[in-house]
Amino acid sequence: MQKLQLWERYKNRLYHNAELDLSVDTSRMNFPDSYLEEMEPRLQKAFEEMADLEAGAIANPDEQRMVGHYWLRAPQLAPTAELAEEIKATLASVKAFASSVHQGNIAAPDGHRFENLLVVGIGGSALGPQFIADSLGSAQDRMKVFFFDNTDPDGMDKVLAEIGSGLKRTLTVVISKSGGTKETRNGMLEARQAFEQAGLHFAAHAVAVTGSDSELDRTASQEGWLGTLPMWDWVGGRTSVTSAVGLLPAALQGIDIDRLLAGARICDQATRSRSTRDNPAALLALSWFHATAGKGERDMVLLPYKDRLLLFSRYLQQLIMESLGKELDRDGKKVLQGITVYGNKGSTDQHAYVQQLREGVPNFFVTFIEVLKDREGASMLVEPGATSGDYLSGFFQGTRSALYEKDRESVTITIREISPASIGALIALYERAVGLYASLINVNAYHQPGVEAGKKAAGTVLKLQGEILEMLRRQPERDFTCADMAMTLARPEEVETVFIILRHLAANPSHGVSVTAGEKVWENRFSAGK
Ligand SMILES: O=P(O)(O)OC[C@H]1O[C@](O)(CO)[C@@H](O)[C@@H]1O
Repeated sequence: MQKLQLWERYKNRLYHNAELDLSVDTSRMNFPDSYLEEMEPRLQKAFEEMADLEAGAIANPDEQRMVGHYWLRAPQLAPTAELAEEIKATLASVKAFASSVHQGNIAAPDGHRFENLLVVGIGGSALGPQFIADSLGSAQDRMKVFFFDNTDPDGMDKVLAEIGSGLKRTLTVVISKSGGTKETRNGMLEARQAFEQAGLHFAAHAVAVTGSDSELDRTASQEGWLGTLPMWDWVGGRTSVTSAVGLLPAALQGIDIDRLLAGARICDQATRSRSTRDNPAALLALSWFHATAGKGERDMVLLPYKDRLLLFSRYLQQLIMESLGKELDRDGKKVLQGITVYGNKGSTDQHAYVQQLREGVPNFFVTFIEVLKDREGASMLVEPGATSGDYLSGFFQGTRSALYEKDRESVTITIREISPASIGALIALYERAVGLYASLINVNAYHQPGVEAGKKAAGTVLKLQGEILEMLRRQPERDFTCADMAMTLARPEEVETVFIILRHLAANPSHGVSVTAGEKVWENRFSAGK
């Protein structure tokens, strides 16, 4: 298509929301103009389902749950007055807690204000808080934020080393909706040990965000932590960023959570429109459907031209892939659905994988995110008539057209600036797009049956490890190959798992397992004797 024709298509298709200062450009998606009309009946059904969901229908039938993340920024829409009150009360508690911490009314045991924040969580209980902390953080933050988002001991050591002696002025927020996630439990235990080793009483530094009567909830109340904020079963982990999960760390960091919620709320209003062309989430969902043939046939590459949006693709990976990546549709038919999401940031990626995007396998579509405001204040000229920010804009435009020339499609989202309101709006935009798209492809976006299998298998591995250690300790004079061990435990079929466990045990001093090299690595001999 010629440039002037594209310009006409741009004007014809551009969605712009003046209140949010947000645009969605689908002109570089090559669907015909008739496409929107063709999809209209399906989309109207998706709007209908979304309205039912917002009214409190059991939108997650497998878990018999309502799906209420939209109420978090508009409590008056919650289906009962009690829920509305709980949402408002929790928001008030978040603000009161953060303000007491900032004012020093809730202080470190040495009487000094808390200066650092250690957030312990994983998945939806970390990705949202991390995205907000990174996109909106600044040198003026009220607290410096750190994360334990894994059960990697070295990762935790690295964070603790950064905190250093600041641990005595560190507040720990442990976040887990279920309250039983092992990675988070381990992070909490490791944090507690670090505090104890520094002569500090963990409970005086800890607050929880979790479901009522969960394991974490009980621990927090038995040990007398500083407080607990609720998580509800009608908020999914990956859509929990506007609950206490995201709001408490953000408020503690000093981010204006009212503006974050307002941005999300205004975007929610816009994405409730049943006029497809006026609904930016519907336009995104339709673009995804077109690009992937409604079957995930192409990957979504997210290219924000802004360092502060670096973690957005990581956040969206969970939101989109955990929501849409489903084996069965809502009728129980095998569909193997999903959309693969990856990305980083422009123009950095220009010097990494954009080569393949332009010339290699055409199995993707791009979502560009353009941010108009370069920085606070004026910029120096890096050459006559151009700033660094002008270059960033130039590279965005250059990549968009270079890809389009080669029939690589893209959507562009433009926001004026990075602010709590625009981050709230982006989050709400994608939450709604995922919900609408899930309706279009008939999958339940709000459950995640697939993650249970890996968790169960990990439990089995840890149980087998226990048996191996017991056997090694019972016969300290003996050394075992993995085959010996599997036979001795009467689990010959588990020999590979036994080998992997033994190799890992011997690589670490905690369990006192040593190794003697065999001819082949799988013939190594392991022993608990010295
Ligand atoms: O908040 P929780 O219950 O610790 O769960 C963390 C994450 O684990 C998952 O259940 C996946 O295992 C995510 O959906 C969730 O965000």
